[in-house]
Amino acid sequence: MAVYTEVSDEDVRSFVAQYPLGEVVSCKGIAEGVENSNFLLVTESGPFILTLYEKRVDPADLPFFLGLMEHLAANGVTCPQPVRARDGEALRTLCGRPAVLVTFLKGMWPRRILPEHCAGLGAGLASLHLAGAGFPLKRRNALSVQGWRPLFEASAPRADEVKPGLRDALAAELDHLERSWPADLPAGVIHADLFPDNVFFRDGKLSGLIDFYFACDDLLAYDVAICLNAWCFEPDGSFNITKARLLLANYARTRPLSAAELAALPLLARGSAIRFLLTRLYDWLNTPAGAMVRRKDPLEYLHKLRFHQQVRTVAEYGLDPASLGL
Ligand SMILES: Nc1ncnc2c1ncn2[C@@H]1O[C@H](COP(=O)(O)OP(=O)(O)O)[C@@H](O)[C@H]1O
Ligand SMILES: N[C@@H](CCOP(=O)(O)O)C(=O)O
Repeated sequence: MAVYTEVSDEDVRSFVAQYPLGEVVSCKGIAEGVENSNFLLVTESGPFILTLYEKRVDPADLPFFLGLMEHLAANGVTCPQPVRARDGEALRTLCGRPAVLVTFLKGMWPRRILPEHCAGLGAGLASLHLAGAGFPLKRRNALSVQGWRPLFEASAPRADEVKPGLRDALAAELDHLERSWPADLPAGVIHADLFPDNVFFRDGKLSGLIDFYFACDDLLAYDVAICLNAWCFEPDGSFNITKARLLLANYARTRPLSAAELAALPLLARGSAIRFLLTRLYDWLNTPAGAMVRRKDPLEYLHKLRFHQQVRTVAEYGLDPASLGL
């Protein structure tokens, strides 16, 4: 359960009193997520999500995240909307943390990923990228290639406690990525954490996206690579080429991928693997003992990294560039 900050009933009541939402009916910590403290808050006006922003969220970035959710909704993406209190402000403080109420999105994230989820995801991701165009605020990706070495150095002395040899393997991969990371691919607003638990479906169709708290400006194809990693590997570690093909082909139908983006995908997938490996490794070694959170396995992403290190062309992701007219 991701609840780092405990909130008393009295704190919740006085927080909700700032909104025109009636009395609090219930408030429960949500047993999912790892980054922020989330509560399902029911008031006389209905259900909402109360989020208290924790360690990785810089309060200075909150106007970007909240503004982006409004911009995307205005451009056809179903996502939570910040709720404004009586003074017109959405961003507030609760128990010493920045806190926001957002609307509750109906739907369920897929516990077992089917090929049709990957098809819906591909189209949804491309629509998100198109809808992000024109958003006036900017946010650099603090967890892109320049951010990986400091993160590595923070865990390096203890990395081999998790797996012998991990420190050297990460150092070598970082050297490679820093030398080869592409700079001139199409860029725009990316979600940057579009894992299955952030994508809701109803009756098999994508119904909405949540958790925009890593969103930033970066290479659009990097977001595709993040999804390849998060959606197209089976629980036994094997890569599912059918899911990858559906993801890529349905993405490209809404936003065509250039030959340069396709050629860069194996490298971008390696970068995406090391990014999640490094944050998971840091959390593995540093999560406070009492925190109600289930840490995620860093080695899952070492396995994914090893897979992409062997990939030479996008054909190994199930896509024939000729099928896209390239
Ligand atoms: N707007 C929302 N509507 C419905 N459920 C939500 C909403 N926001 C979060 N949740 C629920 O809370 C869980 C954790 O939220 P998430 O934003 O992923 O947390 P974290 O910021 O810790 O990554 C989600 O998996 C989902 O079940
Ligand atoms: N998706 C990241 C961690 C953040 O996940 P969330 O569930 O809190 O959105 C990972 O898997 O490492």
